[in-house]
Amino acid sequence: MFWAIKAQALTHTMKTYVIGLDYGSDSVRAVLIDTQNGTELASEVFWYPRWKAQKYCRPEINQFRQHPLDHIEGLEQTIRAVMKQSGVSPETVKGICIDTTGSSPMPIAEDGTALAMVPGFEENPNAMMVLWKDHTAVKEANEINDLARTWGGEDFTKYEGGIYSSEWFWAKILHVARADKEVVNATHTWMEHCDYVTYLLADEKDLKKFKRSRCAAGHKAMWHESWGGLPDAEFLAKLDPYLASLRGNLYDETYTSDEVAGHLNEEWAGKLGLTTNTVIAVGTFDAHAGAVGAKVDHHALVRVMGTSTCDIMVSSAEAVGSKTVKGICGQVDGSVIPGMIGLEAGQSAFGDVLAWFKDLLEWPMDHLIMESTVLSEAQKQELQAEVESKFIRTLSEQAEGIPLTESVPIALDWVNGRRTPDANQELKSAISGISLGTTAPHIFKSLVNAICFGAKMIVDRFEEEGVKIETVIGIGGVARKSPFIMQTLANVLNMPIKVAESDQAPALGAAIYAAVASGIHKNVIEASKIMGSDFEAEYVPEPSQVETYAKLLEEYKALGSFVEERTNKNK
Ligand SMILES: Nc1ncnc2c1ncn2[C@@H]1O[C@H](COP(=O)(O)OP(=O)(O)O)[C@@H](O)[C@H]1O
Ligand SMILES: O=C(CO)[C@@H](O)[C@@H](O)COP(=O)(O)O
Repeated sequence: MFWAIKAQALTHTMKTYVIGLDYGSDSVRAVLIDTQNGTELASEVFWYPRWKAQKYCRPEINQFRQHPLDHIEGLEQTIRAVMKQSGVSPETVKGICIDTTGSSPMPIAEDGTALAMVPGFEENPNAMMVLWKDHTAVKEANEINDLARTWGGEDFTKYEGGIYSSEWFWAKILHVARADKEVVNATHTWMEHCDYVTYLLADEKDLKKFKRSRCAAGHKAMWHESWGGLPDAEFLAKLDPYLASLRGNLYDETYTSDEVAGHLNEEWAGKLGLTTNTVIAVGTFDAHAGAVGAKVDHHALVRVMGTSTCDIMVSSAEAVGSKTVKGICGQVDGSVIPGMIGLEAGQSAFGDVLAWFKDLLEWPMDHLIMESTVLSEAQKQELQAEVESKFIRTLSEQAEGIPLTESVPIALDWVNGRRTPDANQELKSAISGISLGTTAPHIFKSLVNAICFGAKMIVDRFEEEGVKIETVIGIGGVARKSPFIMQTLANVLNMPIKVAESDQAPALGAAIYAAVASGIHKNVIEASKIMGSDFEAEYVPEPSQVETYAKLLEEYKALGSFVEERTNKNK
């Protein structure tokens, strides 16, 4: 009796942990979090080796594919590492939740194996995960849009901002289906990346019963309760009979990430050194998990600022009502917080705009200096490391020093098309106002202005559509690394911006979902208050700059209209 009571008391005080796994564009990170206060005990990052070598990618045609082996190796290495670093015992790890980029769908064989792991398909890019930023399906997205508006039935794009994007599920599948019959013949179903990794870990192996992500389905696959789930087979058949037949092998129901997808299966429990009692939560997208990690609340816009941006808001179902917000990436019941509508917008390139410019400027380094015979290999490596470490920092410092009164070119942020407002992935960037006096820091400043103006267009669209924004929260690499960009953004938006302290807000958000799915916290809002990230900085608008930026914004809009008109004319 005494022992029983003691054991019960011990379980009550026993510390419990959860793991959040965040699959970004280039790497995956795991965090191991204390469920009682959100403290991060350990974290580990794994860079995808095949992706780093750009295998299976063809940037010249916007083809970006990832091999699932990159993800599988990362899964094992990061989780094993956080277990080792933290030293916690396996039975105290109560839950795991996976977030990934999206829409990043991949073909799956009948036995649940990713097709790229099936003999004969290991080197075929069409059998791999089609990364969110792959824009090979522009033509197919246009077809979907045309059909949705003209077929006489429901407009299935209506909860996805009214425009279907080439970054999304059906357009990508349609593209691959037309490009590679061998792949579709060997494919049983398609899964979003967040569902695939969850499926890999969970003990539910029946593909039909497996719980798919509401977030992925609602934002990218036109799933909506009002029309009974995925778009009608009749609609899909008009695009391609393959899509209509595939529909039967996809899913009817979808689930929010506070729900249990299963328990950790024996195979992966063995690989990770965990027990089969660990709960696996339903998967989700990185940005939505990031919003939870940053304590998203009513009227707060959480901007995940990295390679691209995702702009996330939540609103009560009553406030949104039957209204559909035009030109965004969707409004989905429960995509962020169960029971509330999650709204998503974003820019297809944010940090990537600056990364493009950096790559451009590095051409002489890569092709002349690195191939020169004057320097030794060791000197070249040293030089390259020094340049790399100073590059963006020095450009930022010099660009920041250029007064706004000095003529700075006007640029567009559309190097990877425009995600929102009003998706158009065919748009390209342009820079105007270049003179002999224009230096690299001038162009860098114009690009920073451009990414901030792109953000302003999104904020304005939300407000025009009646979605009130009271606070802006920044998370992600750029938010934490670039005070210059954050100050420019505060000036352009004319709004204060808080930056979340956590380096890993999406992974932390995933851990929060895991804590709810495993029954440790009652709901996501409560868990987010207890475990979510605090803020480390706040940028406030500088009144002396706000008006000048407002004038420059008009020039950005004029250049944008000109480029868009020409793009549409040349279609
Ligand atoms: N100091 C910096 N200033 C501006 N941009 C930066 C800086 N450091 C990194 N970046 C940009 O941040 C992006 C990576 O963001 P990050 O959040 O780390 O990754 P991901 O988007 O893959 O999750 C890259 O596009 C890179 O160009
Ligand atoms: O579009 C979404 C989610 O809907 C993101 O996964 C996508 O922008 C990729 O995000 P990152 O730029 O890699 O942080």
